Amino acid sequence: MVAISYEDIVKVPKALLHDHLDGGLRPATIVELAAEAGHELPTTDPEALGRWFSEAANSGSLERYLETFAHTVAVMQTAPALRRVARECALDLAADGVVYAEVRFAPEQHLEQNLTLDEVVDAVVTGFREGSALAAEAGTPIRIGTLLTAMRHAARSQEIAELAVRHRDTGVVGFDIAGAEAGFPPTRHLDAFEYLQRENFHFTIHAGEAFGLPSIWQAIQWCGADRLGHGVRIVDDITPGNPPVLGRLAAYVRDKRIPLELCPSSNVQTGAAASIADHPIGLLRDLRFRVTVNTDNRLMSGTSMSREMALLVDAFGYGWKELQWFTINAMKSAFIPFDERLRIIDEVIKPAYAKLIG
Ligand SMILES: O=c1[nH]cnc2c1ncn2[C@@H]1O[C@H](CO)[C@@H](O)[C@H]1O
Ligand SMILES: [Zn+2]
Repeated sequence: MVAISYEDIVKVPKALLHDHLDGGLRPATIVELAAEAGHELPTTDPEALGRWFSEAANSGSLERYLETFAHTVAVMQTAPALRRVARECALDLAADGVVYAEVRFAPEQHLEQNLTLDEVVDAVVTGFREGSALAAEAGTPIRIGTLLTAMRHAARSQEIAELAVRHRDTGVVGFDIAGAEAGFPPTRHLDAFEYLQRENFHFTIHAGEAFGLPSIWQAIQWCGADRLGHGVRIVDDITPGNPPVLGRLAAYVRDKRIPLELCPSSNVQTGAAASIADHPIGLLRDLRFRVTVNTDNRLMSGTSMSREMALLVDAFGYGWKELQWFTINAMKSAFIPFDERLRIIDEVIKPAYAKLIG
């Protein structure tokens, strides 16, 4: 079998469900926006700044990893800055061969210069629209859906859930909670999740990253999450062996085909996995959980969708078949309407991989 190269992976269509807008800025853009905003950075050399982010985020702790976001959030406080960051995000993902992406961010973190929550969302959605139009002109079409995140340590989830529903017909396709996991269980935000269910809206929950099974159990059985952000700690409910034995929660997650938004490099940086080769994605794929591959924060991990896939190819020997499986899993789990998901699978993803798989 011919080895799959990174350049080949860039060319195939990919789908991305878990990517943070404030975790994916271009270092050069941060430098420019920080100069305008009067925000002090660790360094103003873009290359050194990129290195600073990945080194600072490489801490083995989610809490310390999250501290690095102070520098990205600080430069995303005006409508033009938000719009630019979103536009560049769309272009960068499209250039990497991503044909469908759900990108998330927390509107409540972008109010320091007196924007309203609705203005923040409008600016980001406009940026995605502009970036997608430019990408289509460049011959790399991409569809982007926005997810609105509420910060789990804060108390604005109901407000953010209502904001998401208000913008559901203009680009927002779902809701999420993020931030430090330990000490902030998803049930703190139960009102928001129950509201979203009554609105027939979609949501994912960061769970099972820095904290284990109780967080996953609450996210699914109390809050009704459609998907799990990370969810990697579901392996704690699987007893190794031949065959491995699934506990009741792991069995439920697999039986119900609950999508796992796995983020290999991010997990290595926050200490959720020892290395890519040791990442539970290998086991979870073998057991045929609904596994998807994601970037989480491209800046903090110095990564891209193609790079995450290339790392998995190296560590687990995956071929085009597996990469297509991850991609279709993601597309099946997307928050856009069923007929639109199907169209991307049938007209974009399958024909491209068919040429490679034969
Ligand atoms: O992997 C993660 N786990 C938990 N929270 C995260 C992760 N990545 C980013 N954020 C948090 O989500 C906010 C909105 O995008 C970011 O500002 C960061 O605080
Ligand atoms: Zn995340």
